Amino acid sequence: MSLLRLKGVEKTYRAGGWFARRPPVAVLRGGELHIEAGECVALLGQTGSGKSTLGRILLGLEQPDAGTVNFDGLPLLDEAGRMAPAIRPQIQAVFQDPHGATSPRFSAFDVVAEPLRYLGMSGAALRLRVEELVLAVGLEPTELGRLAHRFSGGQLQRLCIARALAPAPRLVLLDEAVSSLDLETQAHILRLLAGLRHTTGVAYLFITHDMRLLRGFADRCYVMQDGRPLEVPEPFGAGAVPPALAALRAAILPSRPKLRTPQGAPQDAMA
Ligand SMILES: Nc1ncnc2c1ncn2[C@@H]1O[C@H](COP(=O)(O)OP(=O)(O)OP(=O)(O)O)[C@@H](O)[C@H]1O
Repeated sequence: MSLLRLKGVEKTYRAGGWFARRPPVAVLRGGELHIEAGECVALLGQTGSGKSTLGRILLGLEQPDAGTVNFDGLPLLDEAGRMAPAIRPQIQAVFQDPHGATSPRFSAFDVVAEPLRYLGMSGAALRLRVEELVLAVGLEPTELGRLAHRFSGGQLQRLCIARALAPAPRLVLLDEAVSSLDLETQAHILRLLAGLRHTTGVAYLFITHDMRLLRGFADRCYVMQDGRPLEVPEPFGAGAVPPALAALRAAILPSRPKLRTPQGAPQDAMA
C-alpha cells in the first residue's frame, strides 16, 4: 500500500465566483501520482502548471473537485473536506520563503516548538525535543533565544525544516524549498534533507521547476503535463520526454555558455 496515492484529481478555479466574466481555469485534470514510504518523489513543472495546487490539496488546504487522495490507504479528507486529526501531523511542509513562513515575533525556539505545543508538549520535554531537532538540522541550541528573522535565509530554512520534522511526519512537502537560496546553500540544504530522510525514514514530495536539483536527490520524477502528473522514468535520458519536461531541460543553463562567432558558428565562451 502506498503512503500517498492521488487518482484522477481535478481542480478548477473560478476567478471572481460563479458569475464572473473570466472563464474558469482547469488547473488539475486527472492523472495519477503515488509516493511510497521513505521515498523522495520530484514533481516538476513550468510556472502555473498546478504543482502548488496539488501540494495544497495534499495539505488539506484545498479541496479537489473530483478524484481520490488516499494516505496510508485511507481517504485524506472526510466528506466535509476536513483532514482527519490523526493524519494532520503526519504531513508537513517546507515552503520557498522562510521569512514569509515564520512570524517576525518568534524566537528560533518558538518556530520549532510551534507544532509541538499544538500537540500538547510543554516544559522540559518540549525543550529537549526542540534542542534535538535544531541539532539535527545543523544549528546550535545556544541560538534558540535569537529572533528567527535575524538568521540568514539558509539558517531560517533549517529552522523551518526542524519545525516540519517536529511532529515526526511520514511525508514532507518541499514546495520550491531551496529555490530562493544561493547555489552553495541549496547544496547544503539538499544534503541535509537527504541525510534526514535516511535517519528518520520520512518521504518527500519535492516540488520544483529547476531540474538541476533532482540529480542524486529524487528517486522518481513526475512532470505536470496538461494538468496531469506524468511519471518520467528517465528525466535526463536520451529518449523522448513529455514537452513540459523538454521545456524545463532546455531552460537549464549550460555550465560553459556558447558565443556566436561572426560567421554564426557557436564557439566555447571560455576557450
Ligand atoms: N486560489 C486561486 N484562485 C484562482 N486561481 C488560482 C488560485 N491558485 C492558483 N491559481 C491559478 O492556478 C494556476 C496554477 O497555479 P499553481 O500555483 O498551482 O502553479 P505552480 O505550478 O505551482 O506555479 P509556480 O511554479 O509559479 O508556483 C495558475 O494559473 C494560478 O494563477
